[in-house]
Amino acid sequence: MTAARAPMDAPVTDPWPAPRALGPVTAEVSLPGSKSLTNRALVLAALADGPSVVRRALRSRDTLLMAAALRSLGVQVDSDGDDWAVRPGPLTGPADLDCGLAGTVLRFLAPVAGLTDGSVRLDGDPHLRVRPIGELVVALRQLGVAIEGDGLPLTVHGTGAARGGRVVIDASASSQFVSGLLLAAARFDEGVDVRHDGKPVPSLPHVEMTVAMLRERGVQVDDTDADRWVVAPGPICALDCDIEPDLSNAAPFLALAAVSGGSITVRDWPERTTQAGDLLREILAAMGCQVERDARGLTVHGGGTLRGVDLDLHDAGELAPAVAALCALADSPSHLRGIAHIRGHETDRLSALATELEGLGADVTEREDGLSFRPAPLHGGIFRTYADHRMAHAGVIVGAAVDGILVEDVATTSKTFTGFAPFWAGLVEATRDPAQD
Ligand SMILES: O=C(O)C1=C[C@@H](OP(=O)(O)O)[C@@H](O)[C@H](O)C1
Ligand SMILES: C=C(OP(=O)(O)O)C(=O)O
Repeated sequence: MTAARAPMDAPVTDPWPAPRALGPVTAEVSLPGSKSLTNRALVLAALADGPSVVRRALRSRDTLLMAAALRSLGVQVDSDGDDWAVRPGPLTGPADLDCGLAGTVLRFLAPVAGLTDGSVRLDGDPHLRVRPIGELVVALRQLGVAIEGDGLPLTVHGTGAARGGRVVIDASASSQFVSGLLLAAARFDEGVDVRHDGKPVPSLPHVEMTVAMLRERGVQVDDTDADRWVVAPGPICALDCDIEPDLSNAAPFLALAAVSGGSITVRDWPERTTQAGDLLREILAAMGCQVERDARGLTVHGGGTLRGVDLDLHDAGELAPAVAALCALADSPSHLRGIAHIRGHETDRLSALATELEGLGADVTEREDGLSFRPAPLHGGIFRTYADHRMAHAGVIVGAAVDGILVEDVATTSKTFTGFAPFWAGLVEATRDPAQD
């Protein structure tokens, strides 16, 4: 894994003056669809027994890359507007797939590539090449898929079918290894019986999301035993579906209510969901916010001061950057633990968060599997983002509370949210008194 630390004098790309909230921000927002649900729905639609529509799909870099990759494999994806029509066809190679920096695109499509009739090359951004993939490659080989390379770029040599069967994998680096195997499993000749052996699988709600979406499409999945998932071979039924708003991307918006003492409502917050972002309700309540859900959605009222928290985020590591920003602003100590695996996310997030928050004055200690904070006054400065959308979210949260924060490359948020910066600025700047400008 490459270190996240950049030399302090390295040039900063496009520093963005993060808008400061000059009063309580009160707003109701509709957020784009979930990346995790959209990319699963697209893969399952591509492998299904007929055409289907993915409604309210997320249109952002990760999902556009998924759609483009599926098209390269012979699937028709018509992604005009929010409702994406998917018409499966025979999966064909050769193809060259750009996975960007998207874990879901790489780890969901490597197994799919094993079902094609040709050579499929997978590669992506420079940092994708250092994100974990080796265990999935070994597992796919055990399932009868021929793969050249142990890391990116990889070439999968498809023969039109894959055997499947039993496999043991260490999925402690990423739950996406399991999700990727399960999504394609029903189309393997023998299905797939996958057992995890290693430290606990992180982000388990995401595996539950995969299992739930497979069952909705008529696939038989047995997950009775811990760390084992058995998918029977058979068709994946085509299903039109609606994508929920992205609850992980709700984190910066709800955090804005917390840091400004305002009230933010995220519309259409689902009553029941497999999205890990739903944990934000508990986290923000523990930090002192008032949280309520009603017919409009989820509303967070900031209480003025923020309490520190002691949290195991193993199930929801993608929330760590936004939560870490709040911990840096809290008036008592915090410990975030159980998140060693986020060193393998878009960047080494533990190192990047420790470095960047410390650079703004935070009293933060980087631990092997987390971060600890003690209250300290923050000041303005540069917040580097390392091409990581959620680092940018952390930077703008601090920027809403502290004068003079410059967030590097805020455009990196387009991974999962197109137009994030103007949307954010519109909300935060609504608190400004124009007479004072
Ligand atoms: O399957 C998914 O959609 C995801 C699983 C998680 O990955 P890890 O298990 O690698 O943390 C999560 O962090 C990521 O944002 C999305
Ligand atoms: C870890 C994340 O992304 P990916 O799907 O690329 O793994 C994330 O969005 O926080």
